[in-house]
Amino acid sequence: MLFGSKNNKNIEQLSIVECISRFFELPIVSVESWVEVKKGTVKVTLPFASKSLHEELIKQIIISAEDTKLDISIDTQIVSAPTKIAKIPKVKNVIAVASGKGGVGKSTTSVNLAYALMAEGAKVGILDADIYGPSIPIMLGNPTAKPSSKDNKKVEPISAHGVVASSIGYFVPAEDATVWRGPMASKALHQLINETAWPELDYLIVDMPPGTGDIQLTMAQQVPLSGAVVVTTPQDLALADAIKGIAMFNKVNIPVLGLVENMSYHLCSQCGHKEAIFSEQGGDKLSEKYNLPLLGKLPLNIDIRQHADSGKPLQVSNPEHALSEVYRQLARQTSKYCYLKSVQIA
Ligand SMILES: Nc1ncnc2c1ncn2[C@@H]1O[C@H](COP(=O)(O)OP(=O)(O)OP(=O)(O)O)[C@@H](O)[C@H]1O
Repeated sequence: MLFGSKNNKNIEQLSIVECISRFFELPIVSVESWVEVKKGTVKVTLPFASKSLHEELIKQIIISAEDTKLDISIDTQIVSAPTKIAKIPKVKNVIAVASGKGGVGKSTTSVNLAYALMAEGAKVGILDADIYGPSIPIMLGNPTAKPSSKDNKKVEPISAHGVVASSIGYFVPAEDATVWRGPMASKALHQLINETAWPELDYLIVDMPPGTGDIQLTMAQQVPLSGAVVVTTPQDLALADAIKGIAMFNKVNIPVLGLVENMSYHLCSQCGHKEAIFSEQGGDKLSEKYNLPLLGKLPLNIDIRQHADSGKPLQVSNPEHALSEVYRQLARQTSKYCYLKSVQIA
């Protein structure tokens, strides 16, 4: 393939842009600025996390450019989405993981999403905003960890398997926080956000308290959110609460990036029989009705529960597990829609 003339270069550039546009199912205009072609080298800078797809993307670019000698590099520069309130220093994006109803798997989704984003090349932290029922320390396997401070002003977040986290659970016994009234919970959240020495992060995943009442609304307004992911199970009761969750974020103008249907079905580990314990298609219907992407569907699976409860989430303990790939897909989708919302083309 010749790069001598301007025309050839343009044709080459166009075919690469078209290839990336097809690959990520995005319009050509949004992809153009990511590609730089120069004398046989192609530099692609992606604005969202998708590390596990880079190898395949390189293959596709070579095929579409019909040039096996191209020197292709793919880099990731996560874009920081605009927010209504002042950003947390060094933190590009804050994503809330919320649910209208308790017990649908919001915390499990939060931690696996965090590790899956890390596996896709992002720097990630977790903020446990579930002041009344913090479960993140248990899920990260460090419930007895005690935070320390280097400068006596800010507290260092706790590290666990490559992500950093902060939770009220590291500061006070769980039973103490459960009796706090709204203002106290708000103050605690304010301190967790602003008095933690967060390192450079692409994403801070916030495990929100379940529900859609005043407390949750205040909290949603307290955090500089780039977007929210709403977790639901497929049955009508949970869906009705998920709708309230969507309405809550709409009310405070925080973009809902999409939905996660958790416990979609149960796959029997003995006989492989698939059973829709919590009904079927609820997430799909909700996604269609509210024009929101269904970012991922996770089955009710014993490995997810055992690993979350034992402090080493599936994504960390067994990245080769088929469901770890489902979480990585969820992470790629979440990152992509966070970017799309930030440039207002979704
Ligand atoms: N897909 C799944 N398969 C199997 N077990 C799951 C799944 N998702 C969550 N669980 C289990 O369900 C229980 C509740 O999950 P989790 O704590 O994540 O829910 P939650 O919505 O955050 O709850 P809360 O409302 O108390 O904050 C946990 O024991 C967890 O391990």
